[in-house]
Amino acid sequence: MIKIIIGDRIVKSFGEGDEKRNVLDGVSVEINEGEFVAVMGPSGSGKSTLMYALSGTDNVDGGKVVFDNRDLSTASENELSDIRRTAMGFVFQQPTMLKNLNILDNIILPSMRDNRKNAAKISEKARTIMKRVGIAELEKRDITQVSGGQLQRAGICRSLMNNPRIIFGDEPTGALNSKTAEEIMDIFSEINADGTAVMLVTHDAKVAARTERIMFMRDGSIVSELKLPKYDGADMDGRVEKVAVKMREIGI
Ligand SMILES: Nc1ncnc2c1ncn2[C@@H]1O[C@H](COP(=O)(O)OP(=O)(O)OP(=O)(O)O)[C@@H](O)[C@H]1O
Repeated sequence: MIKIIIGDRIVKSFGEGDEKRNVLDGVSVEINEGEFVAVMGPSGSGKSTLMYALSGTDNVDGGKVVFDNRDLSTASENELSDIRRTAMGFVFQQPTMLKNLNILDNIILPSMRDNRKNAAKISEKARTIMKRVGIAELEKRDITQVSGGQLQRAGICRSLMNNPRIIFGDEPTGALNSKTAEEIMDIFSEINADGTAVMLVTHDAKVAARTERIMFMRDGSIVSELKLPKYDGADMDGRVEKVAVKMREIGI
């Protein structure tokens, strides 16, 4: 199995002097190409910090992160931003979009920064992705004229523009009702089925139960892991129950 990310004894601390605290306390984690994983844990356990360390968004204070055979711990700021732009996609709880641009323009904006000459091609690609994600008809809408779920779909479209090897989602369904969250998870499942690795940070057992490996964090360490078969639409209740049992076991 090809490992797309290797995090080796990652240490990340915040604070100074007596206040200094390891938020990641020597975390080792590997993510395989095309894998679908989730990170769960109590609030403040270090889930988002781990995601930002693994994606090279934040530097680490100890250990190292290797992405696609490149040691991110020794990469320059420019190299890191190149890697994030070309090989990674990011989806957040609330997509950050510009109010003065319509949905299509928001989706293509990051790609246009690199490649203004290919505007027509980029728009065409965005339209194909929007169709796939179910928001083809919304391209001219203002970002205030769409629902939360539609806006999140647009955020996912934006994250797919550069054919990323992995998508990182930090509570991507956290602001959505359960039906819309399910629809968004359908989209992540489809993206993953096409071969893109997906790593989600979530508090929601139903979201985690869609993935094939769940890492449970506590106090800056991964304390447990649950493996599930790839989701094929069957036995969602059984999967959620397995996640819930683990959550109770570690006291989330
Ligand atoms: N930039 C920062 N400066 C200082 N402390 C920070 C910073 N970022 C995170 N922390 C602290 O690190 C700890 C872990 O934060 P992190 O956001 O990774 O937790 P989390 O598990 O994702 O929590 P939540 O589920 O609430 O989002 C928290 O105690 C947080 O206050």
